[in-house]
Amino acid sequence: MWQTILVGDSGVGKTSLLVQFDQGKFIPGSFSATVGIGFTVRVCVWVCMGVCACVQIQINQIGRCSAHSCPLSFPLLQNKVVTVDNVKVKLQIWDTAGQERFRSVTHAYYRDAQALLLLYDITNKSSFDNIRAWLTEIHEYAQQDVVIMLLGNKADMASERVIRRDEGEKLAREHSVPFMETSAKTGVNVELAFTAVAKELKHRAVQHPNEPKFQIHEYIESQKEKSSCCSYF
Ligand SMILES: Nc1nc2c(ncn2[C@@H]2O[C@H](COP(=O)(O)OP(=O)(O)OP(=O)(O)O)[C@@H](O)[C@H]2O)c(=O)[nH]1
Repeated sequence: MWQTILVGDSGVGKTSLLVQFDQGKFIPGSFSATVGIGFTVRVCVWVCMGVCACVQIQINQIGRCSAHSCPLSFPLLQNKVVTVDNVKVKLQIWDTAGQERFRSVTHAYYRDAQALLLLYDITNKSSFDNIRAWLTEIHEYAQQDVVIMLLGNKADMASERVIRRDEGEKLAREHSVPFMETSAKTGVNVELAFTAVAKELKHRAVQHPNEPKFQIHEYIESQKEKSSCCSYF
């Protein structure tokens, strides 16, 4: 079982990405800010036959409220099996809180992680600017050989894009990490992000002597979907 953690600023789409990978669908609207790892607090108020308020504290659940039901829940900690070269690779995926005030809680989990998916939002410059700070933190708290993948999420939002794809590529090159743009909404590259991580982890664990070393950058380049509409302003 390999631990994979989703990290990045609040609102970049970590939970949405996990839901897309797990359920193959996009559920619009903000999930509750995940409080640390392992539990979620949600306070929501909506108007539905009058004013209805809901306060929710859940353990190992991502809670969100909809107009029809409260809560509609998804697992926060997701176990997924990815088949890589006929080998089943188990990923235990943790969704973390992006908010600064919960950072100390997530640090504790870095050291047990084999892989980190680091997200920014292509429509949000500060989430991109903060990637360097996230990487500093990762290098401080995570294992030295942790697999890191940089993801520019919300690639479907072409008209609101403020970070060009080549800026993401450049940042990734500077830090020698693989990169791709994803969309939790359309599903573009979501499965690939997790599969590439699973492949890298599997190859590190089971390296046959005559087998060439797995090149994650090359694999991603050959597999990723680039929507020409969204590359530049
Ligand atoms: N258009 C579009 N919207 C997205 C995408 N991913 C997430 N969103 C929206 O962005 C908002 C934030 O998404 P979340 O998944 O809650 O973000 P998060 O990173 O888990 O946020 P925290 O739990 O606060 O750390 C929601 O309104 C989502 O519907 C995407 O790929 N495309």
